Amino acid sequence: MTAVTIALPKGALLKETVLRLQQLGIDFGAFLESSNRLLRLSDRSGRYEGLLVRAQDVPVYVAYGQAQVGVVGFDVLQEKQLPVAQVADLGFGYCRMSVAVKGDSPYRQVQDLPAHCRVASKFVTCARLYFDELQLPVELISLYGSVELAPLTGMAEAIVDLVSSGRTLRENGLVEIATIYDSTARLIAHPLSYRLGRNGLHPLLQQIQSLSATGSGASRTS
Ligand SMILES: Nc1ncnc2c1ncn2[C@@H]1O[C@H](COP(=O)(O)OP(=O)(O)OP(=O)(O)O)[C@@H](O)[C@H]1O
Ligand SMILES: O=P(O)(O)OC[C@H]1O[C@H](OP(=O)(O)OP(=O)(O)O)[C@H](O)[C@@H]1O
Repeated sequence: MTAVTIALPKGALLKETVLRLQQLGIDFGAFLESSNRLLRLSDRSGRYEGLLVRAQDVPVYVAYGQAQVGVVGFDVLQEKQLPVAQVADLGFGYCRMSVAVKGDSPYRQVQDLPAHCRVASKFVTCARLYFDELQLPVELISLYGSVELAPLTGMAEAIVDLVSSGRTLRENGLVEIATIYDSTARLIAHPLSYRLGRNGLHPLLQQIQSLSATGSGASRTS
């Protein structure tokens, strides 16, 4: 039987993903160890292969069929807009995509933002869709991280970013003025592989889904 390849996201969702797969006897624990730099692993049974990829790249590997299964945040799926089958909400990794501004700014709702103001984000597609829907023209500035700095330095009036505990906003004097959507980790699959269900794919997906009801629901702590 050909191995089923699973794309695991580096970062905030990795630990919980590895722990859940371990409950099924699929052990990719080596991805959690700092003593190695392994990016590809076979589990002991040889029936599963794990790929360790950047969170943003999980739907890319799944869309191109290099992995039949992946775990990734809903936020990344919204941003990447790739053709993957969304199989289940795994219920962990809660965060929300929000619009935030400086606490001492005059803006208390999105409609207060001046037309053509600057908005910084790592999620420019999500931001574009949101402001287009509101018919509020803004200039988007694409950043790779520490997005909260943009209003503090005066580069942007607002940001669109993930909020989980709210601590990063709080400690940098920013406040949320709108929530665009809530996000949790999702189980995704390559559409054709999902339809064909070869190599025990459907039982595997069902088992991963059923863990979501009993899992620890861990998220990054503040
Ligand atoms: N503060 C957080 N608390 C809980 N989950 C989060 C938090 N931030 C992000 N997430 C979730 O975890 C996923 C991965 O986030 P993480 O910060 O590890 O990667 P990233 O910085 O977005 O990606 P990369 O490092 O590859 O650019 C996000 O897409 C989101 O679904
Ligand atoms: O509400 P909180 O629990 O404080 O979490 C929110 C922060 O976490 C994410 O950043 P990340 O740690 O991925 O760093 P980044 O700035 O490099 O994106 C996000 O972009 C926020 O900055």
